Amino acid sequence: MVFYFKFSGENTIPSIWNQGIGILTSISTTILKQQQNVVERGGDRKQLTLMTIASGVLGAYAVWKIKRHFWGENKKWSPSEVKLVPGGLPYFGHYFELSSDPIGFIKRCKAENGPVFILQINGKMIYVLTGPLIYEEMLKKRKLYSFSLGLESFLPMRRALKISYDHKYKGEQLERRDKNPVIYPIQHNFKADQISAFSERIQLGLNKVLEEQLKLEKGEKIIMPLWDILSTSISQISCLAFAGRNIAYNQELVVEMANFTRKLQKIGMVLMTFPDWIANLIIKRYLSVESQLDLIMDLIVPEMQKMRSGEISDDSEPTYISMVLNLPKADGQRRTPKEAAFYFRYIVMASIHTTTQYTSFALHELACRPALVAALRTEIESLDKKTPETIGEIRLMDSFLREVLRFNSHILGLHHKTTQDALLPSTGQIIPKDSLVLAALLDSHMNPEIMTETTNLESSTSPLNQFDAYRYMSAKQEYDDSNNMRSSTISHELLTFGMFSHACPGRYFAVNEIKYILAQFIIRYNITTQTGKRAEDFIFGGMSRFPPREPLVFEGR
Ligand code: HEM
Repeated sequence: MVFYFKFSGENTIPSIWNQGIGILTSISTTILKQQQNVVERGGDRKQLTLMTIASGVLGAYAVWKIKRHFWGENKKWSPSEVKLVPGGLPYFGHYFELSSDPIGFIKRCKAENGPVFILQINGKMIYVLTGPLIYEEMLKKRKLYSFSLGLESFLPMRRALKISYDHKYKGEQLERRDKNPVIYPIQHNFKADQISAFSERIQLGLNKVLEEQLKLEKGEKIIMPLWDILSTSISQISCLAFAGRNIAYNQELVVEMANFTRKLQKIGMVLMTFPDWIANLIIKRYLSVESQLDLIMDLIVPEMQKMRSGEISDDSEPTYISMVLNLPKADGQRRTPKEAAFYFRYIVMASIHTTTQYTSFALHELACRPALVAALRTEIESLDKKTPETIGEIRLMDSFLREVLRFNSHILGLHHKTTQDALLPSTGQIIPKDSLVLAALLDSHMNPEIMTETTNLESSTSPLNQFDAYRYMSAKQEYDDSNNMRSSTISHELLTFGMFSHACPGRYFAVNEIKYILAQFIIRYNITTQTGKRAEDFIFGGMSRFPPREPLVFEGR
């Protein structure tokens, strides 16, 4: 038996690690075989003892070699550490540099520090991953990088809930083997070919809000911000699709659910800006979400009780609340209506704000492009029936929406937190446990070296740093073709919905809904900016990008 190993200075960490592990594995396998031999065939016990001792010595030597290589003489971690970008102000750190020129600043950081670096923003140390590290490490290795923990640091849902509601109800404690009551129902009931089940409710919800709140005569003009009307429309649609017609027309629910996520977002901003003790005081006093949660429970629990008792038939219409109520726990038990109803808050949070955000970006892109609006209008008006299904198939609409999702992505997004020390094999660096890790999304979406399939498209003629609604016109469109580039297709060339098994399961619903809303706005109104130019986005913390707050001009058609 010969153990051959060699440590060279050029070895990467994983290869050295793998060698080490390989040696230890061979040692233990050999000992086990010998032991089996002794037990089964009465082999030589002396030889086994000698071999165990020799192997122990060799094993210890291998471990010592590995340790020495990684930690060096001074017992310090010797693989290169991720660099903190130099400069920055006390406390604010790189906030101002990042906010004033996000694309240029990230490019400079990359050129000077490599594909991963640390930024300091408002007192937080943030590891920034760029290019392939985003999907090959962060999005693929979910055991090392937790989205829920990362998001909690920026949009502290759990903390906000705790402060607001723990004194009333804490919700169920999930077991490890439980199917996730937020993700599972969406993953299994909101697939591309299941979306038509919600089509009628998307139309009903939007048309109701626009008829009631934005009915304009031909030529009548009004100047107003987009957010409120959009978030109310999307909240109405979400309440219909997720909670069902019996309770979705409750106006208080629609308004409060539209506000719920906004409030949570404000809480996130307060927690990012102030020390914890001041933030806690502000949240408790001014931003508590207690009344919203009360409303959810007051309306949804009795509805679920009726479902459970059979008073409302299970198959009357598919809703998220019926799905979660019928999802058994790992031990086969059913959730109580109270336990199940409490999950509704998460679905509201996952769906309303994100969808409002991208619909708003899309309308701001349209408001300064009259020729594009005219082209889309011609397509929409030529349809016999204007439903989410038919509108969803307009190629220009899909190309436009994919471009909106690419071009308007966050500067730094997909907030994750490391659950243990995370090794980056390609750079030999390590990100320590409990670090905040963000993806340089916008940089990736504008990098020709990453966006090769996009730039190779015949229709992709403009540089990636320009908005081009026609960019994806020549892309394959079929749902069953994994190489397609539809607005709902996830890939490393469109990271807005994440990637791999944890990618957004609501994306088919979201793009269908957004396209239908855009089509209705295009048919009903002429929408322009007051200056004729694309209004400025609102950048928070130098990282998150929100649609412009500038009011738009709506003219009835
Ligand atoms: C334009 C709108 C939307 C955007 C940009 C968006 C984006 C995202 C992103 C980036 C993630 C995290 C992916 C990851 O962990 O890597 C996510 C997760 C999720 N989204 Fe969406 N989303 C949108 C709309 C929706 C809608 C409408 C629903 C519900 C129908 C939804 C339900 C969810 C759920 C349940 C998760 C958790 C998935 C998991 O952890 O496995 N989203 N979404």
